[in-house]
Amino acid sequence: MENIVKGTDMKKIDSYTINEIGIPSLVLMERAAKSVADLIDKNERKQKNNITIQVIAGIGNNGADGVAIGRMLYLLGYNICIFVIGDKERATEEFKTQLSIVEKIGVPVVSSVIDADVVVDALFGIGLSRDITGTYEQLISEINKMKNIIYAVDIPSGINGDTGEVMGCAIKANYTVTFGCHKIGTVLYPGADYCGQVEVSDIGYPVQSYNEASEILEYAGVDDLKMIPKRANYSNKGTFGKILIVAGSRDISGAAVLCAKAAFRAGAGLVRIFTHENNRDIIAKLIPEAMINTYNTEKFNKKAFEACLNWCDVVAVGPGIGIGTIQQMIVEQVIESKIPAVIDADGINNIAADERVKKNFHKKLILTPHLGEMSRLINKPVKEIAENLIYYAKELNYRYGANVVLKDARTVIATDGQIYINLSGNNGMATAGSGDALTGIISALIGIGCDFEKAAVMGPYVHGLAGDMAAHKVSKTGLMATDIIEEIKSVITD
Ligand SMILES: NC(=O)C1=CN([C@@H]2O[C@H](COP(=O)(O)OP(=O)(O)OC[C@H]3O[C@@H](n4cnc5c(N)ncnc54)[C@H](OP(=O)(O)O)[C@@H]3O)[C@@H](O)[C@H]2O)[C@@H](O)CC1
Ligand SMILES: Nc1ncnc2c1ncn2[C@@H]1O[C@H](COP(=O)(O)OP(=O)(O)O)[C@@H](O)[C@H]1O
Ligand SMILES: [K+]
Repeated sequence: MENIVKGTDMKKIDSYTINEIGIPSLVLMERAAKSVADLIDKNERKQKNNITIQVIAGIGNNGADGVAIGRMLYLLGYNICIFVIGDKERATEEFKTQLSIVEKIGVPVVSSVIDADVVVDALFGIGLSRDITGTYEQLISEINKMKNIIYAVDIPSGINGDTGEVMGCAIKANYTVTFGCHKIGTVLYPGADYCGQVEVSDIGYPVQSYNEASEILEYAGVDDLKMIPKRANYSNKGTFGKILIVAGSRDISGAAVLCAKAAFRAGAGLVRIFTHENNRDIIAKLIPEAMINTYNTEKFNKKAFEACLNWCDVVAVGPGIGIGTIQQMIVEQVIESKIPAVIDADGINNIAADERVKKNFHKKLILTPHLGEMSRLINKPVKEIAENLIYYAKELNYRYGANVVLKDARTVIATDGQIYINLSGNNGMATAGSGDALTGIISALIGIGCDFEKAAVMGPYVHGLAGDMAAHKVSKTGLMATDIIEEIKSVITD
């Protein structure tokens, strides 16, 4: 797992590294600048002699980075100039040092913005402290209108490093090189959208420095796929989990099929679908690998359902089950059984307003609400939740003890007080049935022996990677839940 911190916490990490550890500020800055200059050089080298580059520098240390990047590119032979905006008298010591160096070297420092082919955005970094107005706002609007390639230094100017919100206006970058680790502002929307492609550059912050952060969030990367257990040779289908999927309702069968298929593709050994009796034939046709048990809305056989619960290792309950007293009873029974469970969609809706049931939530539950379901669950408006994903995921996890996978364009996971943000996936995944696939994946991961809390983190990661692979093949626009499911096998390999 890799770190994500608030921009303001990164400033504390910076200052601890400089003042307590003793790595000089200019040393960190040199490494920071070098990583940006290296990326620009890698991308632009071929047209080196035909392009102009302008660094737009503020007078803080983000601007100081920019001036250093300008110097490095100048020394590499690029046609570059630096535009400084702000009162140089009020500049940081590092800025003054960097400016004096470029003046001695003879790097052009100009007094206006030019229509350069490449712009280095070093106006504001994590020191942005208020909304952008006046001449800065005009400058950003002017730069955004140009058809150039923009490289943002640390974070696009105007994005709040603590939240990802736009502080009045912001630079729309093509690339962002962020230092040390991701900031919340570079991963959450809308900030993430302003970053373009993000590269995290290790500029040498020692691990101790991260203790200065008020909170460290994490995200999964390719290396973390190792957390998914490999299949043992000495095994049988029971070894890889018995998954009970409670899904579908009268004549609604798709959700159950998608969820079950995703579970199989993610490695589940045995899948039993518990659904409405009308769905039996169609589900048997669409997924013959699954066992099927059915219920009848007129007289629900609680004992038969109990037998299914006794059979399984993991339950996934909710996709397409609809709303009703029987469904509510089912969800309650799952919760009371204390069997590890994933509760999704109508599984959540059926009990969302019932405090008595929610009090029974426990640590072996993973709730996977999208914003609408979360809104019903915690009785807050969707907009309020969308703007405070981390806060509400954490709050729900803290209040009831259940693990939370709060699904959105960036899914936020809260398990045992730790927050994770999923960075895989794409907008093509905003398509019917995509969430059903996720539920299947998470339950299969639990079934095959992945650590329970980690399944809540790795599920969305695997789902997103499969979605990315599928989008590569069929495009984001054309992506269907089935395409995501088909790619799970390329993510979880032997
Ligand atoms: N050694 C180091 O420390 C390292 C630091 N690093 C780099 O430093 C960056 C952080 O530098 P920083 O702390 O100096 O803050 P920065 O982002 O330049 O902004 C502060 C300036 O902006 C101004 N300002 C703020 N908001 C404003 C607004 N709305 N409208 C107008 N002005 C506004 C503010 O003015 P003031 O509030 O004082 O009036 C001040 O002048 C970080 O992102 C990374 O790039 C790396 O090189 C690694 C090593
Ligand atoms: N813009 C997006 N970028 C990345 N992932 C997305 C985006 N929109 C939706 N998703 C993902 O797709 C899934 C949609 O789930 P859900 O809303 O429950 O769909 P459904 O109910 O149709 O199955 C979630 O995992 C969500 O994180
Ligand atoms: K910047």
